[in-house]
Amino acid sequence: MSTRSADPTRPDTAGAADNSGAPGPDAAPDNPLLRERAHLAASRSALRAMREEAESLDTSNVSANWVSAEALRHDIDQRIKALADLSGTPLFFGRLDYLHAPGRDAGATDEAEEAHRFYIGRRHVHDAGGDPMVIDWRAPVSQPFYRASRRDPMDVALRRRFGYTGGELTAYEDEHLTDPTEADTTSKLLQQEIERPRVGPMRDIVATIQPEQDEIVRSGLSGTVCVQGGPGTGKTAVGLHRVAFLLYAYRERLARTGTLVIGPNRSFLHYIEQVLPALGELEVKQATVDDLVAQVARVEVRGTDEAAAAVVKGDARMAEVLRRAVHAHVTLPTEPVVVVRGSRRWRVPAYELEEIVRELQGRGIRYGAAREALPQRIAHAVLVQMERAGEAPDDRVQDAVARNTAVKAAVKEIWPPVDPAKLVLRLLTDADFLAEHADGVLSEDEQKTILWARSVRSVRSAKWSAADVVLIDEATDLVQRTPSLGHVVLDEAQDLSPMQYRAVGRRCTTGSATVLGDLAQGTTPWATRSWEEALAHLGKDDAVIEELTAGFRVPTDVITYASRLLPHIAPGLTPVSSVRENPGFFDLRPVTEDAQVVGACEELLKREGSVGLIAADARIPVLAEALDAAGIGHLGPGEETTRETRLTLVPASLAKGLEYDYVVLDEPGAVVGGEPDERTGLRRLYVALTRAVSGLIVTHAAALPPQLG
Ligand SMILES: Nc1ncnc2c1ncn2[C@@H]1O[C@H](COP(=O)(O)OP(=O)(O)OP(=O)(O)O)[C@@H](O)[C@H]1O
Repeated sequence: MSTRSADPTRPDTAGAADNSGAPGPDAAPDNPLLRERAHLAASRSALRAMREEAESLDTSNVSANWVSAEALRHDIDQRIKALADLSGTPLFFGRLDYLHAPGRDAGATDEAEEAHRFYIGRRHVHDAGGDPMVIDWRAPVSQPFYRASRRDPMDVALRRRFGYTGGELTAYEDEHLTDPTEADTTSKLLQQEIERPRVGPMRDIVATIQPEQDEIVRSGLSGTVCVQGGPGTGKTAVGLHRVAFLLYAYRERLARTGTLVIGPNRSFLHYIEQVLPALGELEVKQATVDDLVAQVARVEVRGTDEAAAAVVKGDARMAEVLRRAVHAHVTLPTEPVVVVRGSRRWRVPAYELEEIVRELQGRGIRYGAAREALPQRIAHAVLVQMERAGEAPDDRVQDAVARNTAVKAAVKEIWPPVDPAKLVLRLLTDADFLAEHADGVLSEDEQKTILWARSVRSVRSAKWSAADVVLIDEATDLVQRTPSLGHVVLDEAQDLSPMQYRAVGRRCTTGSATVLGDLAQGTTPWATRSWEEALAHLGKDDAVIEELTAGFRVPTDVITYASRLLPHIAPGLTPVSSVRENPGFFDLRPVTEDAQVVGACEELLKREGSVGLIAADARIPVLAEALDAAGIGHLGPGEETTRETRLTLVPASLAKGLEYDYVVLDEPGAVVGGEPDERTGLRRLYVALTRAVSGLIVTHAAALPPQLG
């Protein structure tokens, strides 16, 4: 491999690595860097032309009606946005020169170099004649950029990576994959990209997706993939790029069915929200599980549960309790239904009604769907009698009978409407009602644990907890099917309860999912014990489970230190091995006062990049005060850093998924002690220890947890 950079006007610094490619009109023929810059400039103009064309589209005469004109306008607006030339985001980052022009017959003799050469970038750009200038990274032709190797060159003669400085193309690096004399080295540009300081929100990794990550990114829409990976192995990045890939490969289907990214909290969603737009995807919804279920239940979360209650409420057995409670509303008929029409009376006897009800129960359809079907079934029984009596009733008569007051009254009696929120309220407040449906499912103690201490008058005045709302969501789905999306990405999945997995699962029953998580980072009392179990709750038993172990975030010394906790928090998991060359730094620092913690932050703020001060939640107010006293501005997690304010004060409970260039971790013992049990505490500490990209200072006034050795 050879890297060329620096001054492109001096042919000796760039050029030797490249001997292919026709010179552009303005480029020196022997200077590859200039030629590549010329291609970049030409691609930019082509992109501008594409955008201008989209902007000039006149939709006024095209569409038949107002609604479709609006839809068309929206599509065009989105396209214009997607065609924006984002400053600071290079239009292409790589190039592939194939040995044979892809897509041609083996015997074809098209020797035009353009047919062999492809620039790989974030979006497709073509020239006025429709010929590609830049190929979308998701296109099949781009795949070897991520996967080709000397062992399997995938018909690629040259892979070139480009380096940029401040938006300028300043370097390139070549690999001649079929040249046996060329030594195999690691890419400097790749390494630089991985080591680049972090500022602002998460960014895409499209130029440097690794082969094992690419396999996950490009796996098809039909299957669910579950990724177990330690801190910083790129799970979130992979999940987001997978959505982008699926939207490219299955655009129409997913435009109809929709995609959704689920994250643990708002600050995390805020942190990742720029990635998909940067990849040209503007329409992906993002939410937390709490948001999703609250939308359906239409109640507000105003209460919290004791851990013990939340564990029982999140247990999958609650689904059975709810199923019983919903279906117990059906009462087998004991009275006939008598329909009077004109001078005649039609009588459907109780035993026949019972047959209808049992048949509907046996069909396994939703409670609400069966309820809607019942009047028509009763009407049908009446129609059969009419026909036997020599009448010739049609569909209109059947509809009229179904709407008859006697039929309606019978339906209300037999199959009454169920309000899911009211049902859950009753289960949580009426001990007898709960006992009736939880008998043999939950123990008496478990029932006591979830019953509310105080009686509540209405759904509105109830102080619903997050776990309660998931129960309402389950009950709602028993009554009426939840619409399914085409694909759901579920990040930080290890923290979900079985009932939450079910809630997510019903949002992708007819679609697929990407499940991302780390068993070692599970910090809820109901955290996932095994992915097989979680996938069963999700309804995706046939998912493929992949493991990522190469770490892109945390420097070696830090991850080695943090991994000391693994045997105590998730025995059997493979420790992450850092791919960062920059060793970073790691400092364990005994302190006696908070001012020294502030001092550590000040020290790190002298360096480039973001700084996070992570502390036990209970320590946040004191530390905020200490920072204020020292005149150091600070932000909350998820808030965007600026040049002036680069320090974020992070409660340990919100650190998951986030990263900072430098981290000061305050008082590990307090982080552990802030959790209800030791294992959860150590897991919280593991999360906090693994947020740093370039350096970590651990400050402690008290003894360090013995598990750290
Ligand atoms: N192939 C890659 N090239 C460059 N950077 C990468 C690559 N993969 C991941 N990264 C970077 O590594 C960091 C960690 O990635 P990410 O947050 O996706 O990891 P994670 O596995 O979700 O971590 P956690 O378990 O802590 O949430 C991010 O800054 C991401 O951009």
